[in-house]
Amino acid sequence: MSEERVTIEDLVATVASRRGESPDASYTAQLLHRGVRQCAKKFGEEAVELVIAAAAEDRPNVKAEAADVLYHLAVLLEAAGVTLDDVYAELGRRRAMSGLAEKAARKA
Ligand SMILES: N=c1c2ncn([C@@H]3O[C@H](COP(=O)(O)OP(=O)(O)OP(=O)(O)O)[C@@H](O)[C@H]3O)c2ncn1[C@@H]1O[C@H](COP(=O)(O)O)[C@@H](O)[C@H]1O
Repeated sequence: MSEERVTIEDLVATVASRRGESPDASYTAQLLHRGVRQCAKKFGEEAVELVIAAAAEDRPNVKAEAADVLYHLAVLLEAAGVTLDDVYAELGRRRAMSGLAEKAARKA
């Protein structure tokens, strides 16, 4: 059986659909119920696990941990009230500048 390809857009839509559901029925609803600080903590833990896998050059685990990071990023954005469009607009703004100009603008 071939598995479905899931994108960050799919994850964001699934996470949004879990808002308001019972924490007993959904892990995502449980995370959202815990609030933005706990979602941020969870994202940080998953990011550290990805860093450890990458530093160990453990490619299978880099894939698995990167998937966890994308899922927990989708949860964190939902908890923080930030949309993917907000993030894409920010990336678009940066594309208009060189990398160094963007870095200087962020420090100013
Ligand atoms: N992509 C994911 C996904 N990636 C990672 N995880 C969960 O994230 C958790 C991270 O692992 P940990 O061992 O650190 O977590 P844990 O100790 O079990 O949990 P905590 O108590 O620490 O929060 C695991 O429980 C994973 O199952 C995910 N859970 C859900 N999804 C997607 O979200 C959809 C909706 O899920 P539900 O909300 O549960 O219906 C699913 O169909 C999937 O597509």
